Amino acid sequence: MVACNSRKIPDKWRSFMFPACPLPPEQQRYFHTLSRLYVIATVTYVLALLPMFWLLGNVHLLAITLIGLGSVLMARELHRRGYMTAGVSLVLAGMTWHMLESLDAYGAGVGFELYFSVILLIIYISAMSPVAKLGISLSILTLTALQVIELGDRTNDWHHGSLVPDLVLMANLLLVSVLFAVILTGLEGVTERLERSYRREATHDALTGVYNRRAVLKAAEQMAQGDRTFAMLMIDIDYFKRINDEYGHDVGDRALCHLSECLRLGLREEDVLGRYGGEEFMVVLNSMTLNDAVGVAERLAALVRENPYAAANGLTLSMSVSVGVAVSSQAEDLNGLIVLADQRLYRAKRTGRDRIVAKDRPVVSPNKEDPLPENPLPVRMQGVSRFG
Ligand SMILES: Nc1nc2c(ncn2[C@@H]2O[C@H](COP(=O)(O)OP(=O)(O)OP(=O)(O)O)[C@@H](O)[C@H]2O)c(=O)[nH]1
Repeated sequence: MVACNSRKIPDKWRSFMFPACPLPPEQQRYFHTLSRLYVIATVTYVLALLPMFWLLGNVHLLAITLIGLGSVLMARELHRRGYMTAGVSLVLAGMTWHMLESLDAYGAGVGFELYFSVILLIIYISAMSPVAKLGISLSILTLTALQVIELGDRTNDWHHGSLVPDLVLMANLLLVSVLFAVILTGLEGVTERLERSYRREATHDALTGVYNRRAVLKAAEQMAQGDRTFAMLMIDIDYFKRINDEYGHDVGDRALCHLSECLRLGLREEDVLGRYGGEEFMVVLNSMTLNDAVGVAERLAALVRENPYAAANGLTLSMSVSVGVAVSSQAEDLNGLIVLADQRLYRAKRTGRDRIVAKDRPVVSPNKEDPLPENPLPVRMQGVSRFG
């Protein structure tokens, strides 16, 4: 478990060390990028740096590289558990130390100073405050500059007349380029993924995955701009409250998902299905006559009826739907069409449920109360988009 509720650490340190859980989207971006970077850094250490320092015969640097590897692995673990700041601080400290020690051992000019650019990139994609980013970058820049200045002539002996420094320089250039490429492609991929998920969240219902009310209405509005007749189906589950009351909300939720899946299976690719309200769905069908729309409604109702929801522990829940059907030629505008389809749905409910209503006939309820009004066609309301 992520220890975001730890009580032993003072609040100001806790908020520094432990990010809120679960991770907010803006932190997920650098979490995903950095966690990929940790993997690449680990592979780099094992495949490139360890053999390089081994071959160059510096046991001290070999030890430092092993410690660097350990810090990357530990930082990754911290990061994975949600300790973002601690993870990134550890990896920055490890990389800086590694760079300074390598400079000390091999001098400037063989590429270890290039690690500074990777460190800088990590600092700037992290979720630290701008002031912290500036402060840490300036500190590491100062340390690097001091180290390079302090090296003086020591580097020259080692570099002189040997191919090895050139090889080390090339290896370092390669490593830094790979790390840069990984970070940048990672960032791009994450941004794209986040954008896709935000777009999906804005248009889809979180529970059932079908379009939400806004999106299905938008699709209907677009159809209303065209000159073809389109149909609207208002679908409502019968006696759904009983499922919730008898088996609980969770079972109700899963039954809703099952039902939306049945509806989806009965529709074509170009048909639009959305969750209009709690247990009410709207379907819009382009280029559709009333008769054909009734056929679709019958198919959907049969699919729901014939595919009961198989809940856990052998429980099977039969469901049925009532449907109101209307086509755009029967109303003056979109809101009128919605009202019409809704009134027909209401009529389907009042006349017994598990049925489809596509006509307007005065209906009297079984107890003779509340006769439904004759539909004044075409129906029109305020704030409407009129049919073309
Ligand atoms: N589990 C679950 N239930 C929901 C959700 N949205 C709405 N409901 C429930 O759907 C039920 C709708 O109840 P009613 O409006 O009385 O309709 P009904 O029981 O289906 O009866 P009729 O529509 O008249 O056949 C209520 O119990 C709501 O709590 C949801 O997202 N999940």
